[in-house]
Amino acid sequence: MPSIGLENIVKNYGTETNAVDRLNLTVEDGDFMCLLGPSGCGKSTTVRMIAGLESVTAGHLTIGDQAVDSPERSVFVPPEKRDIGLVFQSYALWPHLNVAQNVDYGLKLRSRSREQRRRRIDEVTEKLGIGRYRDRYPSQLSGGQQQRVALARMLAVDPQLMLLDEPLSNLDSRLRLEMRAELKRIHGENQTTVVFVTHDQWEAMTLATRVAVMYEGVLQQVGTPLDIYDRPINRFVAGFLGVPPINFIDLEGDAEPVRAARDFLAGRVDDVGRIGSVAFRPESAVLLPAAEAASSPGLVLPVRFDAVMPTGGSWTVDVRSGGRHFYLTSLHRPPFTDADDVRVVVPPEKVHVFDIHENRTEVQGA
Ligand SMILES: Nc1ncnc2c1ncn2[C@@H]1O[C@H](COP(=O)(O)OP(=O)(O)OP(=O)(O)O)[C@@H](O)[C@H]1O
Repeated sequence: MPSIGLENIVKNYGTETNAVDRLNLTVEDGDFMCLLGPSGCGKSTTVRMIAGLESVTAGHLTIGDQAVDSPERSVFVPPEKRDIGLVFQSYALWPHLNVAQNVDYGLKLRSRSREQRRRRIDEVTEKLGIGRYRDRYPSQLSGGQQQRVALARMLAVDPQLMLLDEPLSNLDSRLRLEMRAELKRIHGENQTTVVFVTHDQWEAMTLATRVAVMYEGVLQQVGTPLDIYDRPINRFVAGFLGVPPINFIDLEGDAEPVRAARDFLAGRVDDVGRIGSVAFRPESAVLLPAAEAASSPGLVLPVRFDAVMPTGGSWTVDVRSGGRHFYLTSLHRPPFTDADDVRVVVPPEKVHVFDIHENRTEVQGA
């Protein structure tokens, strides 16, 4: 299966800022790479350049060992010559062909026999739960059904490289879950190289072998889902991943949480003045009675208990400190009330520290 090389890729649509700015990224053979980031960060542009639907403004793009787009070398391979399976959010089915004919389209182009084609259409339409709509036209299908036809059409030809731009966006949550499992299974079986665009961090975490987080056209971090979650390289990545989001304490002023953060940093960093914030994830913290927390080695934050919200199977706990809210998650309902003197305790290795430029900083004993 082919790998994809993006070397110093720039895309400019004629505006002041680049939609994609000096992107260096290698999608390895067999990777399930999720491009993740907020709306407008350049994910779709990146995947459209790989597909050849947009040309790069500068840089060098390769698929396998072939250069497919490189202005400097005057190379541009058109999309139909890149042997890529594509599914985009706007699924562009042929309106005059029914479901079976749409799925058959790519098979016909690849000159498979009538019998092979019939079998493959049956297989993929059944797998994607659209077998009973095979005679319907796209206009007679819901958005979610059309999206499944687009996926079936792509999967039918067993592409070596799949580019998927928010392919599950129109499905309800149950179908989305099933389709994710299906995509993951197909990837596992065929070791296809996949580039998958999503703004849904949960989707990226569950599907990807590696995640590339983008922000304002700039690649922030690439790594396995757990790398990115456990060791975010900067404040943006830390805040983008996680629900409820990570809790930040900015080292400004003298409120109670700021004092607690400074106490934690004392002896762990040489110059607290270069630290901008510390942070902890909602599931990394526990609530303890004040007396019990006193000897804890980590970040110890005096808080008032505010509210407990059931989330089905777990609890989200809202606590206050120095006029700020912090959120914790817990599998058990905490046995406290707002009259109790409690502390949030975060083990040292679970405390994230960011410098004044918002970059991750490693600290001693954390
Ligand atoms: N054809 C175009 N002409 C001009 N600007 C464009 C064009 N396509 C995208 N852009 C701009 O480029 C930037 C990146 O857009 P892109 O669609 O790649 O982002 P995205 O991360 O995929 O967003 P979304 O999740 O909303 O689809 C945005 O600022 C967008 O407005």
